[in-house]
Formats: sequence, C-alpha cells, structure tokens
Amino acid sequence: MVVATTIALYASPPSSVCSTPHQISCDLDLTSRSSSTSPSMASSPQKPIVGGLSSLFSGASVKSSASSCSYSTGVDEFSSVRYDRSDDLKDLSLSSSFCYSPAKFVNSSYLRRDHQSPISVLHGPVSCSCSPPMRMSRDRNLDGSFRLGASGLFNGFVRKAVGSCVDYELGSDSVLVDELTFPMEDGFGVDTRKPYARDLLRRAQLRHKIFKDESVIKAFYEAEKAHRGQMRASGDPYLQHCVETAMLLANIGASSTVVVAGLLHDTMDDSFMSYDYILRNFGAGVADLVEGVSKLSQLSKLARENNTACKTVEADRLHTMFLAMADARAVLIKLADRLHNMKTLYALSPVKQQRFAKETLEIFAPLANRLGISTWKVQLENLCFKHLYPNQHNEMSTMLEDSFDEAMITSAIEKLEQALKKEGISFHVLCGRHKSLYSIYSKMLKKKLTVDEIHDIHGLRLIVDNEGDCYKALGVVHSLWSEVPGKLKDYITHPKFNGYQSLHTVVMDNGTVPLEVQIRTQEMHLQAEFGFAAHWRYKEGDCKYSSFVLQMVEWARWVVTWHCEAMSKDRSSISSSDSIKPPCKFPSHSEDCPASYKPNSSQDGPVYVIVIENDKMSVQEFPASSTVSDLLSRAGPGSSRWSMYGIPAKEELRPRLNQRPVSDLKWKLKMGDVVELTPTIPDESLTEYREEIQRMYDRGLAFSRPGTMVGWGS
Ligand SMILES: Nc1nc2c(ncn2[C@@H]2O[C@H](COP(=O)(O)OP(=O)(O)OP(=O)(O)O)[C@@H](O)[C@H]2O)c(=O)[nH]1
Ligand SMILES: Nc1ncnc2c1ncn2[C@@H]1O[C@H](COP(=O)(O)OP(=O)(O)OP(=O)(O)O)[C@@H](O)[C@H]1O
Repeated sequence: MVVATTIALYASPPSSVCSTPHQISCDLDLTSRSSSTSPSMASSPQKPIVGGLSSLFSGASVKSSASSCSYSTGVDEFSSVRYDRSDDLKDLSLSSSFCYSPAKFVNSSYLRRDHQSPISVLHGPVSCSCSPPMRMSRDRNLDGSFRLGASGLFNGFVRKAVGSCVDYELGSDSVLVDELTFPMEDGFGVDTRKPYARDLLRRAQLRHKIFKDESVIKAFYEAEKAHRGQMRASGDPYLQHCVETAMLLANIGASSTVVVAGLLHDTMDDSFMSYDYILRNFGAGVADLVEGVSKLSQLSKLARENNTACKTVEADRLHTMFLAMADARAVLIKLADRLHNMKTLYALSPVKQQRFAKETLEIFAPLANRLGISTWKVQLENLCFKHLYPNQHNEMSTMLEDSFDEAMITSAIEKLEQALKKEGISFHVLCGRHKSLYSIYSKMLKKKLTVDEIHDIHGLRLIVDNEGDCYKALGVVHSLWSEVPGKLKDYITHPKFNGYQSLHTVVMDNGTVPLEVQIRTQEMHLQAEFGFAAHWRYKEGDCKYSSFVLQMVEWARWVVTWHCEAMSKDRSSISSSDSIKPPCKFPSHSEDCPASYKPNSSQDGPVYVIVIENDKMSVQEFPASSTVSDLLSRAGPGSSRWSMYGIPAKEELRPRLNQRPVSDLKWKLKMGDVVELTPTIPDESLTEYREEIQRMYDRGLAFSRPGTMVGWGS
C-alpha cells in the first residue's frame, strides 16, 4: 500500500499577485465547535457583519508562534507596482493562504516566495488535495519542504478524463531565465521604447511558462497597444493591471484561452478594440469571453451604483445570474480582475473604496466560494474586511498575528503521516490550513464566541480509503495528541441531514494549541465539496436553493475546473485504478448526468432579469419563457409605474432591452437581460420626465379641484 501525503497548494497570497510570488501554504483548520455535538452546523455569513469585538476577546489566545509572519518579501519582482505591501503582509499572515508546497526557487523554508506553479482551482486544503484515485506520492524538495503531491480528489478524477483538453502543463511552468525567448522586436508592433512592457512580460514569463505561448504573447502586445498611455489611479500603467489579472488566472492553472482573455479583458470597454477585432485575431472563444467579462462589468457597475446586492434575495439572484448568463470562465476572469482591483484599492477615494469593498463582499467573494476558489475568496474577504471594518480588522490582526502557527501545522502533518505509516494505514490526502482572519471574525460574531473558543484556527484533513480506515486513523490521532472532551463528532455513523459525512475531533498540540482533525473517505470528500453537502452551500447558510441554482453552480464549477490546469498536473501519474471518475467526458455531459445543466439551455429554470425603473435597479425572477410583455404586466397598483394619483404611467414608458428599443413585446427574456423602462420623450432623463409628469398632474388636478390634494388624505 502506498502511503502518501499531499500537501495542499494554495494560490498566492495577496502580495504575490504583484510581485511576490506565491506562497504555498498548508491550509489547516481546526474547527472549534460548539460544545454540543448536535449536527447543526454553523455557517458563515455572506453579508458583512458589523459588531464590536472587544467583548468577544478573552485574554489568552492560541499559542503564538514566531513563524506566523515568516513570509518575507525579498526582491520584488514587480517593484513598479505600488501598493501597500505592509498591509498585504498582514493579510497574508492572517489568511489561510499559506501552502506547503513545492517550489523550485526556494530557500530552505517550506514557506516559499517564488513558487511558480499554478494552484489547484479547487481551493484550499480541500481543493488542493482533492484528487483521489491516484496514489499520491509524497515528495519533498531537497530543501526539505513539501512538494506538491499533485493531487486532490477532484483533481485526480477530472485529470483522468481531461486528456488534451487542457492546454497547459503543470510542473514545467517555472522556467529559467536563460530559457526565455520572447520576441519583443517582432511583428507584433509593441513599442519597445516602453521598457516597462518588456519588464512586465519578462516577469510574467519567469513566473509562468504560459506567458511564453504564442497566443499569450500576442495578447500581451495587443493589450499593450490598446492601453498605451492609459494609467491606473495608482499611477501605474494600465497594462500592469491586465498582466496581474492574467497572472492570477495562470496561478490557478487557467488555460491559455482564459489567460489571453484575461490580458484583453478591459479592451472592449476601455479601448478602441472591438469584438470583431478580437474575433479575427484570437477567435470566437476569446472574443466571447472578453465580451462576457464586459457584460459582467457593466452589470456589476449597475449593481454597485444602485446598492442592489444589499438585499439578500437580490444578491443571491445576482450570484446566480452572473454564473448563468456568462461562460463560467468569464466569471473567473472578472474575479481575477476584482481581486487585483481590491489589492490596489488604496488608490481610490474613500467613498469608492467602501463601495467596491461592499460590492466585493456581497457579490464577488460568494462567487469565488461557489466556484470553489477558496484562495481568492479568502483574499477578497480579508481585503474587504480591512476596508469596511478597519478597527475590527486591526484588532483581530493584532490579536491573531502571533497565533497562526504554520510550523505547527507542518509538524503535525509529519507526525501524523509517520504514525499512519507505522500503523499501515494508507491515505490519499493529508493537508492542513489555518482559518482566515475574516472567517474567524465571522464565526466569532455569528456564534458569539471568544477567540479562545474558536478551535479550528488550525486544522488537518485526512482522506483515506475506506470507513474502517477512518476509525483506525482516528485512533492514531488520539494516540498522538490529547483529545478535547466533547469535540468528537461522528458524522459517518450519523450523517448530517445534507448527507455530510466525516469524523471530526479536536486535539491539543503541545497541550496548548487546539487542532481540528477531519477524517473522511474520498467519496465523502467529493460529497463535501461537490454534492449536496458542498462547502459553499454549508457556508451560505440556510438558503433554499432551487435545483436550477444548484445545477448551475455545479455546472460552473465543472467548467472552471476543467479549464484549469490543476487537473492536468502529473497526468503521467494517473493510476489506472482510479476509483473516482468524472461523471462524463468533458466538455459535454450525458443526458442523465446530474451536472448536465447548461446555461441558457434550461427550459424549466427561472430567468433573472435586471429591471431599471425610476432610477432603481432590481433583479427580478421570471419563469422560463417569460416575455417582455410579462414583465410589463407584472406592474400593477403599488408599482412605481403608477403615479400617486392612481393613474397608470406605464403607457408612457417604453421598454428597452439591452439598450435597444423593444418592438416586439413577445420577445423572450433571457438570463441577465437588462430591461429599462424609459420614457418615450427623447432627450429627457427619466428623472426629469417623471418630474415633468408630476408637475403636469399637480397643475391639472390643482386647477380642477382647488384646495384639494389628491392622494394626500383628507
Ligand atoms: N462541506 C461541508 N463541510 C461541513 C459541513 N458541516 C461541517 N463541515 C465542516 O466541519 C467543520 C466543523 O463542523 P462541526 O464539527 O459540525 O462543528 P460545529 O459544531 O458546527 O461548529 P464549530 O465547532 O464551531 O465549527 C466545519 O468547520 C466545516 O469545515 C457540511 O455540511 N458540509
Ligand atoms: N480541518 C480542516 N482541515 C483542512 N481544511 C479544512 C478544515 N476545516 C475546513 N477546511 C477547509 O478550509 C476552507 C476554509 O474554511 P473556513 O475556515 O472558512 O470554514 P470552515 O472551518 O469550513 O467552517 P466554519 O467557519 O463554519 O467553521 C474550506 O475549504 C474548508 O473546507
């Protein structure tokens, strides 16, 4: 039997995006549970939580560790990027984005700065290690750090079928400087007088081999041309944002099509470049993606300006709509774009900072969660937390800075691995994480706990072959560390209502630091990640999702997963005895596949439409096959389209669909359509028009019935 360890490879921490490479981290999480062993689970809030923390903090926090801030910036590969590095460091140390991993250009620490490998798109410890079927080899670097075991459960099961669908090769994406061959003086027409462009490309190529792909280099040059002369609010050349966005995508292993679209993502909105131009030069795949991102950006702007997502129900519809209306990969690009914007938010006015942070917390962090990209979710949440609740953020940072102990996590992994080996218990994945700052904060508020009562700040997850091994491994865990009484939960014998199965225990490391250990089989893990007990649903709480939403999220995760390189890792090591296989061969699902939803092809799913009227935007749900006429007839007395005098005003309004007048009211509504109810009078804003109508009524009624204010009682 092969005993192996896979250490989760995480996406880079905040700072890595710009210059500092990734850090690889082991995402351990010790979940401290409520004392009850009842199956009711906590769920983290989706909405920002406001509240004082002081009362929640009690003196002693978990053991501090000198290594908690062992991240070091070192030479900044992107020194031209100006952003608050110290904040990033803080965020970094306080998030779960440390990964123990491979990395080739590293010093002797397992915390590396310059890891170039893409990270599993399936986030954190969970994702990273979710690759099943394969026997994982535990590899260490010469320096003693852990090497990416390559697989997570899902990873493996997808990899099996991914074949040549993924156009990016893992493991070879870090390249030596002298290998670089980028044609700066070729026919692409880049302005070689711009040394920053040359530097940007070189740095990107140093980090990811994908930036040496012909199509990616071509896209880089096109982006350079398109944004030449444009500057960001930070004073940086605009191109830098495009490259950072593309690098984030490369980090999670996106294919070259996605990276190319990432480089061009702003060209349609902010430059001369048209859809047709992109189509001609890069093909329909890229052009559609860029157009999809552009549409998402417009909707996001609308929602932000109208504060639409502050209502939970509308936020929910927006999440769903975003995933359903565009190719899920466009959402991925939009998320990368937003993550970089959040990292450079300091350059905007305080009002804008707040608006962006609020929208990010309401819309984009949940989207990252739904897509299973935990590393982005964590970074987005922590950045929002810092901007929206600076006092609480500082308080938490100060309190927890010394509490995150990655060294403790690695040594716990080693200890457990050795003990399992000794007992002859094979396993597929052994990984760990520490809980993010925002997740701890949310949990404290939600469950009214002090920081001392959070027992899952450090956590391990072990994935074994079968149920019997789960219990055997639990015995091993309890023989290594002392068990915290009342914290053992057997969700295998007593699954949760949603089907979630796992063994949970909390033990004390060195007698002082609580460590949560979760033990499950591969099948249980897939259920916990992708099934009804999926982590995103658990975190979103008690929402009642229609099967449409669930299938749609499944589909989006599926698409994103398949298009990310993580799955192509170590293809050669795929074992023929893989026990978990993808339901169908990518890219199509079979008829009866549970994940067979395809955006816009569903006949029975609802349609979410943006309706703008009276300067207000709402996200409304309509049954499939509804028409513009259905939308109009939904209005009735009480609707804003009726004047306060009870006179229907809607006849005066003419609907516009996606900025074009609607001539046929039987036109079917589609997911993500924007319907404006605009006045027919040209050259008048809606507000002015309404005021005019109002004045007209006021005058008319006042003349006819002097002294009487209709509609105002009496
Ligand atoms: N995917 C998934 N994970 C779950 C679910 N329920 C629990 N978990 C995981 O298990 C951890 C601990 O769950 P429990 O042992 O039930 O703990 P609790 O009593 O709800 O609360 P805490 O101890 O405060 O976390 C959570 O932090 C999750 O990581 C679920 O339904 N789905
Ligand atoms: N003990 C653990 N070991 C490894 N990974 C874990 C562990 N517990 C949770 N995770 C993973 O860590 C990521 C972040 O989870 P997070 O800490 O925000 O929430 P949670 O611990 O799962 O739930 P809650 O906050 O309700 O306790 C998720 O991908 C989750 O699956």
